[in-house]
Amino acid sequence: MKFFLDTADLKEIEEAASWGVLAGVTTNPTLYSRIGGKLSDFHAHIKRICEIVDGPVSAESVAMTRDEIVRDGRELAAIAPNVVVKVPTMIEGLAATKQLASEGIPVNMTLCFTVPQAIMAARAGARYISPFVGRFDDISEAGLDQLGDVIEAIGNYDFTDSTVGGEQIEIIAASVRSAHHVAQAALLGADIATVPFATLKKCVQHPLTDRGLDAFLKDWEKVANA
Ligand SMILES: O=P(O)(O)OC[C@H]1O[C@](O)(CO)[C@@H](O)[C@@H]1O
Repeated sequence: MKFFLDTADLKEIEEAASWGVLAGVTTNPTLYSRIGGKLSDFHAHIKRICEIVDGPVSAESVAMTRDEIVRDGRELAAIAPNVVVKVPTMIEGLAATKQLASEGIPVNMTLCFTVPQAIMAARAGARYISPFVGRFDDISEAGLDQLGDVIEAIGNYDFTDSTVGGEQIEIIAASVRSAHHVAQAALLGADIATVPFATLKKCVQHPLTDRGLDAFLKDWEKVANA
């Protein structure tokens, strides 16, 4: 499983990229607004992220009709070769995805919650599909079970004929809120987990690692003073 960072914060992206584990970034309108982003700077900001990250960078269209989404998608894709256009899973989004995919523009279908939505996204030509985990948990449904169902269903078919350039569709576990979500996403076989910075940090931490490190350092002091 690959790690994407789920943020629009350049400092977080630079820091995570320096760890050597970052394979891509996903942004969304909420994440951009959280860093105080302005509409007029949006394209420049995505360009900056694309320069930092050696991998796909998802930038979301907020348009609601197929024509507008396609227009947005073309503009976003022109920012950098590693831009992936994020499109909501809805009828207009499917139609736009079909068009963008036919032009060789990779699409990440977002706000995907169910198996039928995921299969339709794949049929329309999505290169990435983002089933949400945490938002199911928020409404007391098992987000990880839903993720598992999507992975299993997509795995039942060969969608390479419908994605950009005949590439393999990748499932991005999205709306990930904890290291437990990350672990389970990997066990379920998600291709990618897109993870907020704080959660990514938690993924490398464990109290037994800290305790073991303390003990090693104390014992090494004894060696140094012997
Ligand atoms: O439910 P949350 O934590 O807001 O996460 C929303 C998810 O939607 C996405 O836009 C899907 O890619 C991600 O940025 C994020 O993982």
